[in-house]
Amino acid sequence: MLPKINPIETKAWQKLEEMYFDFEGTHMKDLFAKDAGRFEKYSLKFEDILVDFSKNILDEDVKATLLELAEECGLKGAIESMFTGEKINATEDRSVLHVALRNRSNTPVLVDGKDVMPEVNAVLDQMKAFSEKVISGEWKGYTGKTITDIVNIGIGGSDLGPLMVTEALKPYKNHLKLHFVSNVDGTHIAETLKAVDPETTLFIVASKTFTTQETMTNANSAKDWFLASAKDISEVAKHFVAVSTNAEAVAAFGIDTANMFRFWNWVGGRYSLWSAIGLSIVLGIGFDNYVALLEGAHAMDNHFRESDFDKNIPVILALIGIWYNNFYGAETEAILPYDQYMHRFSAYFQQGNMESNGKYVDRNGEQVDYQTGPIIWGEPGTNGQHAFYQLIHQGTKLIPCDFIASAINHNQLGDHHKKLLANFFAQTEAMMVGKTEEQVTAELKAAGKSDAEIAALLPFKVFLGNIPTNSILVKKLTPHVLGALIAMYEHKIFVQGVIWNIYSFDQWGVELGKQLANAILPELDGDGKVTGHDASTNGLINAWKAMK
Ligand SMILES: O=P(O)(O)OC[C@H]1O[C@@H](O)[C@@H](O)[C@@H](O)[C@@H]1O
Repeated sequence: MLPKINPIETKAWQKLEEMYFDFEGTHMKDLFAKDAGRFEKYSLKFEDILVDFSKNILDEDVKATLLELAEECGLKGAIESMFTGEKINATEDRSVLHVALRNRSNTPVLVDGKDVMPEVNAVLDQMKAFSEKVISGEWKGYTGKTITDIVNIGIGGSDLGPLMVTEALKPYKNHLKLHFVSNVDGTHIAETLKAVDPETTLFIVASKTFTTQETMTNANSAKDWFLASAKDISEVAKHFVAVSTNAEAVAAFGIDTANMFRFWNWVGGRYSLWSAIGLSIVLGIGFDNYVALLEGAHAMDNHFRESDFDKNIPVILALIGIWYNNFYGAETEAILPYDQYMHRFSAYFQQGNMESNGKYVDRNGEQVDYQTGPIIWGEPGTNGQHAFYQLIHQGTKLIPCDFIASAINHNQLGDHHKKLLANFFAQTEAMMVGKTEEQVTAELKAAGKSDAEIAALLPFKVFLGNIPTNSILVKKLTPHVLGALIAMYEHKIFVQGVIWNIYSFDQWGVELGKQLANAILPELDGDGKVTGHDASTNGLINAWKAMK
């Protein structure tokens, strides 16, 4: 079980608070000036991934105390609890075993005394066999044509992971066209259906619970659209498959359970791309590439489980995040991939991080009196530079940033990649060093400005710098590397949740809105006035009735 230690009562936390007051005015430029070995000291290499965390406002003492915090909060035992299948998702009484889904070493992983690996492998075999039939064209639609388009219908964890991964691994794509429908807004499915043909389209209804309003509504609309052409309900089996933990609901929908790909309640939705929820990935890039993704994640799992904390990439990244979140008062973290293929990566980890660690109740059921999960956001570089970097460089908020780039681009086009990387390197440098009054003055003088002009412009052109960044440089964005990167961030989230003494694997916070929407839905029928809510909600519903 996870320990229930209030982090602010640890010795390390108290030391860190004192350190912060001593450290607050420290500029990274001075830390670099003092220590020529800073890059070597504060960077870690794992396979083809280099993580440079030297551009952070920390020194050996801060790092050592953060590591003490991890020890005092029982992190070592917590990691073992997860990997050995203990029910660490206590509010749902479930194990947390996305690591078993990518356990390529096949060592037994027990849940309630039973090894889950045979079932995991059986579903992988099923995914392999099915995907090979569809990719090769052996699987035929109801008029005998081969499948050309795959539509994944799912939302949240049943959408964001496959969408992010298939975008990130586009260079590995085969001929099948992938579409993702998530929003209950009819526009999403309607626009998708305009682009596909019922004779050659395969729908994957992806839902852990198979009760999610958005997914079931979209799936039913897709089925109606399909039957308008196919006419015969028995043809549904050739065009609809399901990924779920809920066999009964799948059968009730009309999908042959032979075409159902199972997963288990010990797989959290936002950690499910490694399960059968990854079926659209397998269809899009082939089984071998999917296995390479799993292998990359497994390699990172081993690194996380086995490495000492001071050499452990997810642990170090998590502790750095805590340093800013809890001591510097940073509220957000930006994830900035300098890789167009990774354009959904930050969106993916918005769910991964914010649904996991957006909790104000600790593992004792008490309200916390410290900050927990940060707000995650970001866009690919260099687009972000021309949009929101102004606020990072000269705004009033401290925004720690992760920069991610590949050494080798999949598209060797002129000098694009050198330009992209020049920006990647320049931004973390600019954020760290800033620009002093002296530098600005010298520049303006050289440009022929008068003293009066210089005085007027000077304050606006100064950059304070000292903005912390991690630079994550990978050799090439392969399936293996992507798997490792995703697992790295997953484990970072886990470490932070352990230290913040919260439960990272439930998501009760999404339920209230669902409940109220279900209550409001029937009230939208008819013209009668709605009176049962607060004045604003009544007013809005009634205004809508008058408008529609
Ligand atoms: O996969 P299903 O069950 O449709 O859930 C889809 C999503 O629903 C939301 O409410 C959250 O609970 C997410 O964690 C989940 O990924």
